[in-house]
Amino acid sequence: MSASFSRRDLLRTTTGALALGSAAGWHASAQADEKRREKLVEPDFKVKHGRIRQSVMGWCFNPLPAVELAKHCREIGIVGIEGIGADHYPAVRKLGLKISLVGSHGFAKGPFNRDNHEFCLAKLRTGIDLAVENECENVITFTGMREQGISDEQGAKNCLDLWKQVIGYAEEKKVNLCLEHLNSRDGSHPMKGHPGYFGDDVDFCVDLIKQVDSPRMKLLFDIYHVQIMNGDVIRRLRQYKDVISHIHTAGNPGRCELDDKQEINYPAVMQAIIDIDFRGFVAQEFIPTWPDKIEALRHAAKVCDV
Ligand SMILES: O=C(O)C(=O)CO
Repeated sequence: MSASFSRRDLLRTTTGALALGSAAGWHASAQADEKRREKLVEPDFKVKHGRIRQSVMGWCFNPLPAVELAKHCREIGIVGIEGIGADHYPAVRKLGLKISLVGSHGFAKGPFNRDNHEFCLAKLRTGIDLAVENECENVITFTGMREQGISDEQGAKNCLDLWKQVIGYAEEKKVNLCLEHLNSRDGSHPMKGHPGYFGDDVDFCVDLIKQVDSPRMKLLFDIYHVQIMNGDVIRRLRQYKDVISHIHTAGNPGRCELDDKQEINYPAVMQAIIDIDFRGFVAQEFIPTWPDKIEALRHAAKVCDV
């Protein structure tokens, strides 16, 4: 047997063994994950306490049609839905769900740049009208991204100018504008984080909200984003209770299920939300990784039903 032949032979054998080994490793970890999930889920769970008014963010469950998602929500006891096309509002409302939040201009093209003001204003006004029509109290707004050539000071002023232009209309219609704080740290996935987002410090967002000086200018407290950027979630919930009008969830890291692989103690956070007498919606906004996305939603509903 030549030396080169035996080397090739050895290489083939080793590669084969490694491939087999890693396939076996993957299989073992998939099995372990399945066992973990089996322990976590309660297949027939339905919301019992309802002290947290739970909602769900539709985009996380794409491509599941909104009405299908709404039917699962109704069955689980989740009472609100958001992040779905407005054309689905009548059908999901007919199923008994509330629209918990109406969209507007999105996080990328925001008031940080004055060139976006006309666009944002139109989207916010349309959002407010849609909210009134659908008995929803909240319309989302964002700061938008930092941009070269616009200082933070100027960007903050631009945001305030835009919100001050529209807040009178929100007051008249009795709708809240909720500013969402987002994390700018996770750049691994377009929806796990938003590098470059201006409003990435929740304390600063609250400062902006206070400068608008209206009872209708509020904060969307996204527990996942706050955990990443500022932390100290329960203390901040208490500190900002008067300006919070909507809440989002997700496990960190990874914007995943609210399971035992992530770091936020959701039952304690939910208890804190009850303790501050928060009456709005807490929407599940995690990106499911479990094979059965509805099982993941049911599990999250259980974790939050304290
Ligand atoms: O990333 C989020 O939480 C958003 O809502 C962006 O739309």
